[in-house]
Amino acid sequence: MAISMGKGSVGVLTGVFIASLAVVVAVLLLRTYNLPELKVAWKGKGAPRIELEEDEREQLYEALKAFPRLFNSSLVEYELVGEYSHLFNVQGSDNSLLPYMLIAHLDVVPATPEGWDLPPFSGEEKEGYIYGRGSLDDKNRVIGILQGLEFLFKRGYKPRRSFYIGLGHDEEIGGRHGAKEIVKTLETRNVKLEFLLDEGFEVLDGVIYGTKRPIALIGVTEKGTITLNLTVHSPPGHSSMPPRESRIGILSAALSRLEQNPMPNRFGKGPEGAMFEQLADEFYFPLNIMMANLWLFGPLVSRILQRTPSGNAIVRTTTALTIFNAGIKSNVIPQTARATVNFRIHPAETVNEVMKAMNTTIMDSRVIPSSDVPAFDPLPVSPHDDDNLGYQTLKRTINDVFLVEPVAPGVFIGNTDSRHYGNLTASIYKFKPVVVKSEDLNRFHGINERISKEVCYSQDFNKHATALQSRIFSD
Ligand SMILES: CCCCCCCC/C=C\CCCCCCCC(=O)N[C@@H](CCCCN)C(=O)O
Ligand SMILES: [Zn+2]
Ligand SMILES: [Zn+2]
Repeated sequence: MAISMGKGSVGVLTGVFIASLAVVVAVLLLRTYNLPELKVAWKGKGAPRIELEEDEREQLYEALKAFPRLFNSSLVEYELVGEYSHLFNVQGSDNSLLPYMLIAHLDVVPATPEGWDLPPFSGEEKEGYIYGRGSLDDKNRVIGILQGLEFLFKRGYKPRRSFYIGLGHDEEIGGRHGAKEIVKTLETRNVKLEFLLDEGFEVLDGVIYGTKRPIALIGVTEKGTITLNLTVHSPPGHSSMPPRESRIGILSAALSRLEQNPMPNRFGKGPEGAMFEQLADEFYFPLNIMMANLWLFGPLVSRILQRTPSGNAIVRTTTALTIFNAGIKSNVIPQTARATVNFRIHPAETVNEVMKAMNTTIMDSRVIPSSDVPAFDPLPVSPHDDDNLGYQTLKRTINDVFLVEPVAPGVFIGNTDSRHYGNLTASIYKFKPVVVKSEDLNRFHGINERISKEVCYSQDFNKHATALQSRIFSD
């Protein structure tokens, strides 16, 4: 394989993965932030470049103190971007190599305590799991990257290839002030990247129906998205004299048509077909035969996949009705009914095609579509051939750290900050270093989001990880 990455790239990814799984450390760090400690005089090279309020400065210094070697290293340049996002440049010894970049996000979606076994912002532990909003999405990766580097610097790490780290603060609302500003900053410096690593798929243990053992997927593209508001207006009135069709009725009928007429199953028209073919041997009989012969069994496989929400997300553009509002009083006919529909676009379709199909399905001029967030097409597919540096580095690191052999390229079903980085690199890879089981899928943005403290699913992992650390970090 014609890959020359030096020990550095594998080393830092491995460090990041191992540290990402070291949740105990994460919790200790979180607790450290909360201590009402004295202000420290920051003398590091990476002192923030923007003016901060006194309390913000103190909070930042607390965080910086948790990673003293990282922030004091002469190899690291650190700056705040877009007020709350963080950009690091770690200088390598060989300037002829294009830098790569690791990104993650600090923000989380909201959570109220109802239904949680432990409060969502407590970081408390139960039966070997740390509970908390962000523990899977995406604070594990933030802490993993920072702690991984701290760990490497402690061992005198000097990378050959330079790299950047970008920690955004508003990914969950589109990344306009975080990732986008980081990209602008890098563009003004004419930075181009060898590859980018962002959140994405995980090691999937029993998640894909019919598989014999855990499988890791690396996202090599990401579905597109449209978020539409659908509104029906007309003058309000007394409920004793209702119109033949109410705004609620009209809108509900339109929404029901959307739900009853999903976008077509496009299985095999995007990179997902190749993913299943590549994984064919990982399935039990007779699925293995079917996956290896999608030219014949493709239609049947696609029907099996669409039975589960996650499989359905792989085979088509999905239609999710997410918000519905109408009415203020039981005897007032409402003036407005309004709903929000979120489409996630399959790689074989575009924003325009989905909009056209949506209008045809609704077919009612009283339902007015509008949008207040930008729509975007699916991301281009990143190269993932045998001699691609980014993909193969990541694949080998997953093999080594998770002891998971099957690693395949996939279409990531969520949206992320990755989409802002398209001008810096064509090689965008999406992987989150955790193991998830089927029952964990609802924890993303759901209740009882948690991460395993054990960090492994076999005893051998610890031995292997320890051996790997001493091999990689001692030289
Ligand atoms: C046979 C198929 C197997 C598929 C297995 C799927 C496993 C996927 C595991 C987890 C996916 C959860 C989705 C996580 C998305 C994370 C990123 C995220 O939350 N992004 C937001 C961004 C919102 C931006 C503002 N509009 C999102 O996508 O909503
Ligand atoms: Zn996320
Ligand atoms: Zn998220």
